[in-house]
Order: sequence, then C-alpha cells, then structure tokens
Amino acid sequence: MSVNLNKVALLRNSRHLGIPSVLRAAQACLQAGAHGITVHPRPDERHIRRHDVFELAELLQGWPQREYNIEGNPFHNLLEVARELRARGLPLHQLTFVPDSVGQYTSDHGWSLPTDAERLRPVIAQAQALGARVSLFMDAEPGQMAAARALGADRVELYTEPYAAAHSAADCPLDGKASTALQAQLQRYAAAAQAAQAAGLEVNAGHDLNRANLSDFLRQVPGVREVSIGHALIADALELGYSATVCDYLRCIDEAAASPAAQAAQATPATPRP
Ligand SMILES: CC(=O)[C@@H](O)[C@H](O)COP(=O)(O)O
Ligand SMILES: NCC(=O)COP(=O)(O)O
Repeated sequence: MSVNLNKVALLRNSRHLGIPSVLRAAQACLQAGAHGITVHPRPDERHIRRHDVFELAELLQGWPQREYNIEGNPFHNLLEVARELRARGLPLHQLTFVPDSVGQYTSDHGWSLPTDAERLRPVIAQAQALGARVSLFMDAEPGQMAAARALGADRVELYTEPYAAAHSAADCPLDGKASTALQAQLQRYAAAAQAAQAAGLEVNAGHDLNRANLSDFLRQVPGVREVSIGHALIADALELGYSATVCDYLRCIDEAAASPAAQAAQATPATPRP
C-alpha cells in the first residue's frame, strides 16, 4: 500500500505555517509499515508542490525498501521533475501517467487507447530510460489492456472510483439493485486485471479506496500488486486521531490552570465594580 499525501499538502497550503508537515506524515506512514509514498503534483500546485517532491525523495533515500510513486500527466511537467530527481541521484521507482487536464478537480478517467497511444509511446520510453517503472492509469476495460502493454507500459493502475461508488451504494439496504451492480463492477475489475496480467502487465489500483471497500476489492480482483490510497486514509487519520488530540489540548489547559500564576490569579478577589 502506497499512501498518497496530496491531502496533507492541501491542508498545509491553507496557511503559511508548514503544518501539517508532509514530511512528518510520510515518516509516520513509513514507520507504520506503508510500502510506499504517492504524490500527484498538479500543475496548479494546489496540494503537492515541487519542493515536496524533492524533499520526499530525500526522505525516501533513508527507506531503501519502500517505493516512491509519482503520478501526473506526462504532457505537463512530470518528466521534467523525473529528470531532475535523477540528476540529483534521488529515488524514483514508479511514474503513474494520468490523463488529467490542467486544473482538473480530481482524476476521473483513464487513458483511451488507441486514441492516446502514439503520443504515449515516446514518453513511456523516456520515463523508463530514467529508470522508472511506468504505470498507466486506466479504466477497467479488459479490451484496453493488451494495447497498454503494446505501448511498453510495465503496469496499469485500474481507476477504482466506479467500484467504490457501487460499493458505497450497496451499503444501502433499501436498494436491492445495488449489490447486483457491485458484483457486476467486481467482475469487470477482475476481468480487466486478468486481461492485463495475460498481456504481461502488473496491476495497481486506486481512487476512492477506503477501509470499507478495500478488502472486498482485493479478495475478488486477483493479483493486485499495489493500491495507492489518499483521500479516505488521510480523512481516517484525522478522525481516528481526534480523541487523543483533544485530550492533549485539554491537558495543556489543565497544566496552565495548575501553574502558580493561574492559582494566584484565581485567589485574587475581583475588584468590585462601582
Ligand atoms: C490518479 C488518482 O486517482 C489519484 O492520484 C487522484 O488523482 C488523487 O488526486 P487528488 O488528490 O488531486 O484528487
Ligand atoms: N492513485 C490513486 C491515489 O493515489 C489516491 O487516490 P485517492 O485515495 O485520494 O482517491
């Protein structure tokens, strides 16, 4: 599992204080056992910024068994960043090519083959020449997988939002159709994964995976090598941490209230009002 830190950067960028720290988040995730770190530096730098990409690479130098996955559109600035990482001798294991437009709200579709094929072929080769594995972000279309392999891609990342949406709808007991739709989605993803593997590709998956839908996906879609998870994982990290955090702030207030200065202020009678 690779943890996507976009949303930590998004929160940090809302002020100029440097918190929450993307680097500390990465360190905590790696210490907890995450297999890698993912970032998706978008051209508008709304979350991950150029300096984050390099600072994280420096951090990952100290974690040699973990993977650094950078996502983005190879026709924007992604390959220039990859070249700079290599020039500085920094780690870069995987580039995930995503067909997002500039300013796109979030990724919502994969590459379309053969339409995108001829422009992808040279950038795949350039990324591989830099020593990076190349994964193509793809819809779960079994018929597209052999074409992805024919372009030289090493992996595909199956875009899992449609699966996640079907899973979330199936949680609703009033909708009998929902679980049928979920089964249909799972079959589609399993068929896409099998087609990819038969073509010689390894399979990643990501987008809107979460604690509720992850196990079902991995149980029914064979041979997934890697999942990258960001939005839900960071939201969970916040929610699972509220209690401990509020307790710590209350402890600060209690410590201040117990200080001699606070005790003295409490003992001093208020000046009577006229
Ligand atoms: C490719 C993919 O599914 C994720 O990287 C997703 O694009 C996350 O990007 P945001 O965090 O900007 O929504
Ligand atoms: N490649 C998908 C990813 O990195 C994270 O997507 P999400 O969990 O933020 O939807």
